[in-house]
Amino acid sequence: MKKHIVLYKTLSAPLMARLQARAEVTLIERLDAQGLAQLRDALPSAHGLLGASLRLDASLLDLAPELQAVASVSVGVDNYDIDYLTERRILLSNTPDVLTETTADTGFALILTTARRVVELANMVRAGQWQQNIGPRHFGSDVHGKTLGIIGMGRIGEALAQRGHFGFGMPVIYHSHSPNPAAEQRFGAGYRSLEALLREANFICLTLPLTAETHGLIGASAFEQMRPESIFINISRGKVVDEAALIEALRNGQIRGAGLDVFEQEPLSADSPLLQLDNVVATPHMGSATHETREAMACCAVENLLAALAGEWPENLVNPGAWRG
Ligand SMILES: NC(=O)C1=CN([C@@H]2O[C@H](COP(=O)(O)OP(=O)(O)OC[C@H]3O[C@@H](n4cnc5c(N)ncnc54)[C@H](OP(=O)(O)O)[C@@H]3O)[C@@H](O)[C@H]2O)C=CC1
Ligand SMILES: O=CC(=O)O
Repeated sequence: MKKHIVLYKTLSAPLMARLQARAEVTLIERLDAQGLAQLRDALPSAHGLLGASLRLDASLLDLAPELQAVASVSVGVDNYDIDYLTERRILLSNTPDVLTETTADTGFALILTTARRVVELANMVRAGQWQQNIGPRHFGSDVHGKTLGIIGMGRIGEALAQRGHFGFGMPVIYHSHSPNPAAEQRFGAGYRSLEALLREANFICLTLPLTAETHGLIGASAFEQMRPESIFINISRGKVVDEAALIEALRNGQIRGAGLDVFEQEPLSADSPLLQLDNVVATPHMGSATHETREAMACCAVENLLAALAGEWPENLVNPGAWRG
């Protein structure tokens, strides 16, 4: 009997065909109220799930007694109750590596855009307010040669360090769970305590996962330690930061600006105070959002899911404790 896969993400035709050759597939196109109701209806017979941006906790998982595998189309797995999945022996997989370079590109785009005030000045031109040569009031800050501080020296952190070191001649400092000798050798990166990094870096970039340990890691006391000319970049998860403290730090000049791809609540509300601030560049959680990378992520997730449902160890297994082998 064919397995039943429930998708809550639309796939390209070739990937859809690959799944349909192996399984019965239910597609839920949108996770609106109607889509969630369809999902609830489909879960009782689901063996596999594939998608992203849905909080999958016990309340939904309990509707799926046959579930064997969940393939997330993301590297971050903060949306999943991993302990419960493991207890139920449901294999969770993710999509690391294929999105690393693109996400680092987004991080660097935010560094450049925020430091050089690109959005603010482009909006000024568009509004017909460029009537004479700009002066110091509109100047930004240099990026090249400034100190790049990376919090979370994993895959994306390293790709950001590569851009800063080789492309922009930036001294790189980092904080992570433990020193990363490869990054130290390749980029001359220097390990720092979190506090030392906050005090020293010109650009402070978050590239760590959201976990119980990192939830609210960057709050009022962290912003107090940053230099007034520093620029804060978040491409990890919004909840790693106390957003109210960030807004306060931006308003009172404790830091110069922020480039943010992720927020406490997503989508970001149009009336967020962040959007009132000229020194904020806000993007819609687009770190990995290119045609090529999103297709590579979907392909990776499909292969993970098919392997798991075939009783094989998926390449990107997140919870090895769930393996029955
Ligand atoms: N904006 C976007 O669209 C995207 C956002 N992301 C986010 O980026 C995150 C990182 O991805 P990726 O680089 O692939 O992940 P990695 O696991 O390769 O890197 C994360 C790094 O952070 C370190 N780390 C974790 N917790 C702490 C902590 N409490 N203190 C210090 N260091 C810590 C890890 O150390 P150790 O391994 O020792 O635990 C690791 O070196 C994802 O989890 C996701 O949330 C990813 C892709 C796109
Ligand atoms: O935020 C995106 C991810 O892949 O994680």
